[in-house]
This record gives sequence, C-alpha cells and structure tokens, in this order.
Amino acid sequence: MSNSSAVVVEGKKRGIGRILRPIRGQLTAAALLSAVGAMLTLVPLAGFAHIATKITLDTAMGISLTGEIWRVVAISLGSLFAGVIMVSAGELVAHLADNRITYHLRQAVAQRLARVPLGWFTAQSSGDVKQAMQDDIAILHSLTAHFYTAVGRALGAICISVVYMFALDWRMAIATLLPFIGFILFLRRAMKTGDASMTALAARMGQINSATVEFIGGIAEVKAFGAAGRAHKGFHEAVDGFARAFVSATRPLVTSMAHAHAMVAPVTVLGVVLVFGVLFINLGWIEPLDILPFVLVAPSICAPLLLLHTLLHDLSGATDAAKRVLALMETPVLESVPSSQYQHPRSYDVRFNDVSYGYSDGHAVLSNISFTLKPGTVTAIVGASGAGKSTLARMLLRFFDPDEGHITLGGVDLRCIETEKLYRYIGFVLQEVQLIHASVRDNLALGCPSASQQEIENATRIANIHERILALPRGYDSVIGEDAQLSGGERQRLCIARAILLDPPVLVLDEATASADAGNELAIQKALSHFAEGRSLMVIAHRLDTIKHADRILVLEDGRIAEEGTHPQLLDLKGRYADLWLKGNYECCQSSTPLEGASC
Ligand SMILES: Nc1ncnc2c1ncn2[C@@H]1O[C@H](COP(=O)(O)OP(=O)(O)OP(=O)(O)O)[C@@H](O)[C@H]1O
Repeated sequence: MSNSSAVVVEGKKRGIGRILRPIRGQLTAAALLSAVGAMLTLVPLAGFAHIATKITLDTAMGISLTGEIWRVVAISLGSLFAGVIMVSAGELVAHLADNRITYHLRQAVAQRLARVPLGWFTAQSSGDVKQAMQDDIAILHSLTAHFYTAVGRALGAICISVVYMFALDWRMAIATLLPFIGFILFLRRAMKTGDASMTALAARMGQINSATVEFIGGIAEVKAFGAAGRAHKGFHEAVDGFARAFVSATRPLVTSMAHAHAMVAPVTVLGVVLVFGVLFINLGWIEPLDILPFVLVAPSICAPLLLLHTLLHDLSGATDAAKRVLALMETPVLESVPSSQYQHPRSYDVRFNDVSYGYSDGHAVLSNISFTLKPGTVTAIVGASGAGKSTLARMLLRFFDPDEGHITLGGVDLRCIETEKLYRYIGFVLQEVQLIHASVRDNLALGCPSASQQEIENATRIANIHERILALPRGYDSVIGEDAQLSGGERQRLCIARAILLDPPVLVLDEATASADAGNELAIQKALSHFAEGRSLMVIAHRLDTIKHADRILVLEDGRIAEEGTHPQLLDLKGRYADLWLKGNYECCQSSTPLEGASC
C-alpha cells in the first residue's frame, strides 16, 4: 500500500489500553470487587486462628468463650458470604464489560473494513482478517472477562494475607515470605533463560518452515527429478537441529521453573513457617500458639501467586491480539468527502487525468496515464505481464486512489461519488472470482436482491452459464461449495452474469474469460459484445485476438501508454503492439468474436 495522500491514517497510539478504554471503569470496578471479595473470603481463616488461640489460652484459665466464639463465627460467615457475593458481582461486571467491548470491537473493525480500499483485501489474506475478527477478539474476551477479576482476586488474597501476618508478628511475616521471594528469583532466572533460548528456537523453527515449504512446494519437481533423498535430508537436518536446540534450551528453563514451583509448594511454605517458628520460640520472640495463624494463612498465598504468574504470562498473548485488532482498526481508509458533498455523475464517460500510482514509495507502477472511455465503446488494455494493466483497472474501481492525477465518471471525481453508488455505475469481473457460500441464485442476485427469476436467467444466458446451472442437482438453489461444484471457467461466467444483472453503464473486465475454454470464451465474448452496446467497456486481455476489434487499444509498457489506436492502426505503426501480435502467432483470418468484429 502506498503512502498515498488518498488515505487517511487515524491514530498511532497502540496497546491494550486503547482497546479497553471504553470499559476501563467497569474493569477497574470488577477488579476491585474481586479483590475485596477475595480478602473477605479469607477472614474465616483468621477467625479459626483466633478461636483456636483463644480456646487454648482462655479455657485453660477457665474463662467461658461461647459468646465470643459465636461472634467470630458470625463475622467469619458474614465475611465469607459477602466475599462470595462481591466476587460474583465482579465476574458479572467483567462479563458485561466484555460483552460490550466485543460488540464494539467487531462493529468498529467491520465499519473500518467497509471503508478501506478494496486493494487492501487483495494484499491481505482472509486468514489475517479472520485471525483478528475471531481468534484475537476471543483472546481479548479472556482478558476482559477473566484477567482483571482473577488478578483482583489473587492480589486481594496475597495483600490481605501479608498485611495480616505483619500485623501479627513482623519477624515471622518476613520469614514466611522467604520462599515467595525465592519463587520470584527463580522465575526471573527462568524468564531470562527463556528469552535467550526463544530467539535460538525461533531461528531453528524458521529453518524447519523453510525446509517444509521447499519440500512441499517443490514436491512435484523433487519427485520428477528424483531428488527426494536430498530434499528429505534437508528437512531431517532442520528437524534434528530444532530438537537439539529445544533440549539445550528447555533444560535450564525447566530446572529454574521446577525450583520456582518447589519454592511455593504449600509443604515448603509450611516447613519454613515451622522451622522459623521453632527458632523464634527458642529465641523467646514468640509463643508456640503464635505460629498457628501463619500455618493457616501462609500456604493460602501459594495458589494466588501461581495464578498471578500464569495470568501475567497469558497477558503477552492478549497484548499481541490487541495490537493486531488495533492495527485492523487503524487500516488506512479511502479518502472520501462528507456525504453532503457527494455528487451524481452527469454522464458515464470515464476519464483518467494524468494518473500516477505506485504500490510502494519511489516505484511508480502507472505514470501519467490519460485517456477517456466513451459510452458505447470498447477500450482494450494490452501489454506485457507486469505492465500495470490490472492496476489500471483496479484504480477505476477504487481499489486504490491515484497518487497523482484523478479519475472522473461523468465529470465527477470518483472520490466524490458514494462508494455504494460507484459500484452501481461501474460493474466489474476480475481474475480472482469471489463467490459466497450461498445458493447460485443468491450469488447472482448479490448486488440486486430484487431481481426476478426472468432477469437472472437473461443474465445467465448472456454469460452462457444458464444450461450448466440447470444441470446442477438443485438448479438455481444449489449451494456453492456444497452441491454446486463449479470449475474456474464456470465460476467466472457466474460472475459475468452477476455483473450483467446489475446492468452497469460502465463495465471493467480483467481477464474475465481467462479460465474459460476456447469454445466458452468465444460464446462469452459474443454475449458481452451485445451487452456492451451503449456502455463503456474496459477490457484487459492477454490474448490480442480477443480484442482486436475494440474501438481503441491502449498498449501499456512499464506503466505508461506506449501506443494507442485501433488494431489496424497499431499494426501499421509496426511498434510494440505489432511486435506482441507477431509473437502471439495469431491467425489473421480466424473466426472473430463479436468483441473482435467480423473483418480481418
Ligand atoms: N498488491 C501489490 N503490491 C505490490 N506490488 C504489486 C501489487 N500488485 C501488483 N504489483 C506490481 O505492480 C506491477 C504491475 O502489476 P499488474 O498486476 O498491474 O500488471 P499486469 O500488467 O496486470 O500483469 P499481468 O498481465 O501479469 O496480470 C507489477 O510489477 C506487480 O508486481
């Protein structure tokens, strides 16, 4: 995509924060509810510790504790109940926010894609769009619906436990936290090891991919030239290299992770509490009963800490997904005027005015192109492969806008014509045939849903596909890809019928009969020539004999119009066209198609 002035780039700031901005308040509320809820659900642990301590100490002194026990039990149960309600409320708020953002993102992406140049879709694989629209938005769902509440719960539980332990005895609290500090240190080491080895692994994976592509892509040649052994060898070497790199990369990683997990195993934490507890008792710093709350609370930090680690690990995937969705939402769009400035073409003559265009900066694919398509005439564009023919056709369809110059329809700049209307004025059939998963009838009536069966059949007869459709199991109701398995040529004829049904005053055909066999091509050309009457037709053709009676032929060379004229005029010039004609080895007096006319 060029940095054309015709595109508008909106917003450069990237990141997950931008994606989640509309629901930031809801997510914060959800996280807070979850955090406070988690804190409250831990109150019973403190309650148990309190009761156990009291029973041991006070009953020995003969004090009755029934009233206090019931009070602590009531507070514990009340806290637990309130905590569960708050955690559930947090989940609900997060899911509502998720529902809102998912809807908002899908709408925003769809609206954006409706405004991007059609040329973007040819450069972008549908896989990329599907990845962002479905997979990435699903990943963001786990972020919005679960991440914030889970982080809230984990942090809430950890914070309240730490505060509680420090409130009881700061020396025991510090000692209890030692395994968790060990966990963080081992984790950091694992991450460092992981980062270093991931680069090496990615390089090895790249080698496997290249070897696989080479092997699969060239399988025919490999077999034909008996090089299967050599190709296999390259693939095996890449796989072996990856396996070796994997072993040496994972060994230190797994060791560090194993140490980290061992640090936060409840048994380790309990062991540390008991060892330091006994030590502090011997030092006379604490009483034996003072250990009890630590024994109850310290292991409960393990699970939230591990959960936090997993969540932060998942966050990087969600960040990448957010970036991809954001990139889609920032795809450069076609420049358009405010709807109040839309204009209606007064006629249907098309004019290219000094049009230049390049896909990338500094390399012009089309340079200073000027010509007019007059109504009722056929203009053919010919030239060597790569000369810029398809680019020229796509500019008329606003796949891209010119970098310089402009294109008008009936005197109105294409940028001032509402996009939907533009495709009512200019129909097209391109090399890449696009049919949707629907019935043949629906595919035909895509741009014209109110078309009658008679109108549809008239179009399919012109495109020479009516009989073939009738031969399908359910005729016009057969579904593409299910019971309508069509060849490339048949799909192309279906597209031609679809374009004909729209009855556009201007029609662009880019290698529209490329997949048709000779007989069909003749029939389609014949039908199209009748259809062309009174319209402007732009035909791009490789085979010069199919366009030799066009009203005007433009010969493109390196993105410039090298020659123009009628077939006889161009032959007389003895220039580029005459050369192409000669090289094409066309028979002078073969039966002509109607686009060709009759004379030789
Ligand atoms: N989407 C794209 N991005 C970048 N470059 C492109 C793109 N499409 C075409 N090009 C380049 O622009 C030049 C003109 O391509 P174009 O398809 O217009 O030529 P063409 O005359 O129609 O060729 P052919 O007859 O082989 O279809 C070529 O060099 C091609 O590689």
